[in-house]
Amino acid sequence: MNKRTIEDLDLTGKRVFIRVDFNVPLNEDGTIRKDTRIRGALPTIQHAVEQGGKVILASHLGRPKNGPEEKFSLKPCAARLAELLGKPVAMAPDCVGPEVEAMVAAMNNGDVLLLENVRFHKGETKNDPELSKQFAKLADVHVNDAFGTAHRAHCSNVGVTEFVRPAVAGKLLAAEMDYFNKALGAPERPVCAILGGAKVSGKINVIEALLDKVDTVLIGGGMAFTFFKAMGYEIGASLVEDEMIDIAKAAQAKAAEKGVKLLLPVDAVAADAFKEDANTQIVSVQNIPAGWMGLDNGPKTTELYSEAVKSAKTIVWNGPMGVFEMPAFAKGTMDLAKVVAESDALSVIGGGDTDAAIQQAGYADQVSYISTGGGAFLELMEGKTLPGLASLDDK
Ligand SMILES: Nc1ncnc2c1ncn2[C@@H]1O[C@H](COP(=O)(O)OP(=O)(O)O)[C@@H](O)[C@H]1O
Ligand SMILES: O=C(OP(=O)(O)O)[C@H](O)COP(=O)(O)O
Repeated sequence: MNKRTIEDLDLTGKRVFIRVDFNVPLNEDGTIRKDTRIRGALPTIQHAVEQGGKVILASHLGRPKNGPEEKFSLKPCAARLAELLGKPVAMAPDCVGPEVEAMVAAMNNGDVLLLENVRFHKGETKNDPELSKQFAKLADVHVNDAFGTAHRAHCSNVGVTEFVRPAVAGKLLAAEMDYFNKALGAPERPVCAILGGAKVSGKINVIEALLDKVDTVLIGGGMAFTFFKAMGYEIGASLVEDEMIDIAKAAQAKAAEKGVKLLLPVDAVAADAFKEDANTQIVSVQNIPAGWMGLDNGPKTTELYSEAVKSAKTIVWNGPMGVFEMPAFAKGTMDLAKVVAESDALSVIGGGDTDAAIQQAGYADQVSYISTGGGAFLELMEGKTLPGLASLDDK
């Protein structure tokens, strides 16, 4: 990687502002479902502590839209980080402002402070320079270790670097980039991309560009229904983003033109409510009953997708095939995870929820690599430069 890293700096006595990605999957009761992203940031945090830095951590959690909300608080992450580090982690009531500045001013070398969710301020995702300046007041050094968020240009990872130098990569960001460049810079073909999950607008855009890089795309999860709506199917109450219908049509047209296989589910597990004990039936995707929603791939789809996976030499997977958190809708994801794990291909899994799904399936040790980034990894596959990397000091 051609960027400076945290190891290039002397951190003693410095306020080391580290942007981490603690956007971890949560259980319904607000407890942490998977702490992989917290564990991933430990080497950077431990290094900064051992070097005698004053360690200030910033992250988002989820997508809060209306200011502070307890369900998006980072407090559970502070508690888990303290357990993993074996030392106290102070929790700030906000991420900027006089009270936070006073907390930072009172820190000793080696102390760790976690700021509250940066997305509690609307300016964060707009990359508002005023908010970036407030972050800069807390920092002598900026470290970006949030690989999972490196495809965003927001205040806490990118905007703040306009006002703080040095700005360097953390160990996780560096390791993720090194892996990507080594393993996927020129992937062995055929390449099969599996895309699912619920972030339709964020990821459907990626498909068109991916069609230049991969041989097969398997679509599952909530994303599939925007395609089905574009094709004029009855999708009932399934997840859909109407603004993305034209993008779905364009992706299908380009796939046909380029001869890339873009496969969609043929059957689905439909439910009459978004809950574990809903009534369910397996239906053809052309016939989701009115008021029902597709929440998992059906068995015929799994069979079709398994064949595609078996013929690939490289597999990249982001986004579960269904609502795997509920056992009634987990089978499509779990069965496909088994096929990916048993394949001899290079298999790269990315994203917070997809990681949780692979762990739930019990195959985490049988895939080649699990990345903390989903969308970030896909954008690298597309050949894009990540803003969270571009903003850092060159070597
Ligand atoms: N058919 C579906 N309808 C609604 N939500 C879905 C569906 N399939 C999958 N999901 C949800 O998608 C979420 C994960 O999506 P996403 O955030 O895009 O993945 P990742 O975090 O791995 O990048 C999961 O919480 C899962 O329940
Ligand atoms: O979970 C994340 O991305 P991912 O779902 O692509 O893995 C990152 O924390 C970015 O979150 P965002 O998509 O709300 O900007």
